[in-house]
Amino acid sequence: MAVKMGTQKFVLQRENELRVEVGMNSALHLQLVDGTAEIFGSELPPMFWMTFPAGHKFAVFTWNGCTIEVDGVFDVAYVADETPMVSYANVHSVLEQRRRRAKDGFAAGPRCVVGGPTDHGKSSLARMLLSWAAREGWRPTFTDLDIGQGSITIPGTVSATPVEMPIHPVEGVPSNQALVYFYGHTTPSVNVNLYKALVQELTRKLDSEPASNPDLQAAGMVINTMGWVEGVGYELLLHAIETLRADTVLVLGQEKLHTMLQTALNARNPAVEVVKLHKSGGVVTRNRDYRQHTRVQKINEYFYGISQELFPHCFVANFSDFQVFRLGGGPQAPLSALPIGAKPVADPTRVVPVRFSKELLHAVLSVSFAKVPEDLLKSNVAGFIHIQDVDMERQKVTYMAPCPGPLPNQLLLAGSLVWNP
Ligand SMILES: Nc1ncnc2c1ncn2[C@@H]1O[C@H](COP(=O)(O)OP(=O)(O)OP(=O)(O)O)[C@@H](O)[C@H]1O
Repeated sequence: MAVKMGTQKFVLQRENELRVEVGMNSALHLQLVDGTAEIFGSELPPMFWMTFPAGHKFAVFTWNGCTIEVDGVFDVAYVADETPMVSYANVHSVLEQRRRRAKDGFAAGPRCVVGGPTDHGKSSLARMLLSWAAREGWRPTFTDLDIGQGSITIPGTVSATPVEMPIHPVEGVPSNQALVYFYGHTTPSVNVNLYKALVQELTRKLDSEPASNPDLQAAGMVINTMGWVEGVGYELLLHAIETLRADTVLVLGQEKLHTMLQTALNARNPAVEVVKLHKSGGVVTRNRDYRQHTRVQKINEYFYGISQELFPHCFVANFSDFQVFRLGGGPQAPLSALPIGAKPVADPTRVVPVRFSKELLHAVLSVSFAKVPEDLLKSNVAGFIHIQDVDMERQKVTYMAPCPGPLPNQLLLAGSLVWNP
C-alpha cells in the first residue's frame, strides 16, 4: 500500500539502514539532513534532494548515524538495525589489502565473483564493493554476467566496464566505456553453449587489454552473476568462475551452494577462496512482472535516458543496407556428413543469416563491430537498434538508433529480445 505523509524524517543510529520501496506510480525525494550516509557504497551529499524513480528499491546505510528526510509516496520505508554491512565491509578490507599487495608486486588485483540465488542482493553487494574501491581511488572493472537483470546495459548481454567513481544511486553504472557481447536472450537455457562462449570471449578481450599502469592492473575485478544456481545454472556459475580465473567467490545466503562451490573449486584450485555471507534482510523479492518491467525499463533507458532526456533517431533503410545474423541454431548437419554414431545437433555458436521479415518487428538488434560474419561470435557490439517497421513490399526497414548518422557497421545480430514501447 502506498503511503504519503508529506515530508517525513528518519533518525538512524550508527550501523542502521533505512529501507525504501518507492511507490509504483510516482517518484520519491530524499535528502541527508545530518550525519553521513551511503546508498550501496556511494556517499550521499548533504542537504541535497535526490529523486528516486517510481518502483526503485534501495537502502540508505549509515556507519555513524544520520537524519534523512523523505518526501513523496513510498510503499515501504523503515529503519533496520540488523544488517550484514560489517561483514561486507570486511570483504572490502581484504580486497583492499590484496590490491595494495598486487600494486607493490606489479601483479593483477583480486577477481571477486558474487554468486547466490535470485534476489539475494548480489548486484547490490557488487555495487558496494566497486563503489568502496572507487572511493579509495581504484578503478576496478565491473563484469556483469547477469543477462536477465544486468546493470551495465540492456538485458541479453554480458559486459564489463571500468568503474572510476562511486556508482550513482539512481543513474547506476555508466556504459560509455563498456565492452559488450550480445547473447540476445534473457535466459541462458536458450543456448547454454553460446552463453559460455560469450563469457570466454569477454574474458579473452579483458585479458588481452593490458592495464596501462600498475594501479589499473591492481584494481582487479568484481563479477556479478545470474541467480540461476541449480543444475545447468550451477554449471554456468562454475564455468564463469574458472573462465575469469576468479580468486574469491562470495556466496550470498545459501549454505548448499557455498559447500558445493567450495568442494568443487578447492579440488581444482585450493587458492580460490569461497566465502559465505549473509543475505541482507532488506533485499526485496521481485516477482516475474517486476523483473519484466525492469528489463523493459533498461531498454527504454538505453534509447531515451534515465530521465527521458535523450532523443533517439528514426531512420528508413533498404533491407540490402544490412546483413542480419543470429548466433546458434540453424539447420542441422545432414547425418551423412557426420561420423558414424554421432548425433546431429544444431551448432550452438553457428552464425546463421536472418532475412528481414515481419518477425523482426519490435526486435532489439545489436550492431556488431565484426568485419566479416565469421567474426560475429568473437566481436563485441557498438550498440543497439530497435526495429519499428518492416515493409516487405518496398523492402524497407524503419529503425530507431540512439545517435544520428549512419550505423558504424552493417552487420547486425538478432536474438529473441523484443521491446514493445
Ligand atoms: N538492504 C536493502 N534494503 C532495501 N532494498 C534492497 C537492499 N538490498 C537490496 N535491495 C533491493 O532489492 C532488490 C534485489 O537486490 P539485488 O538486485 O541486489 O539482488 P540480486 O541477487 O542481484 O538479484 P538477481 O536475482 O536479479 O540477480 C533490488 O531492487 C535492490 O535495490
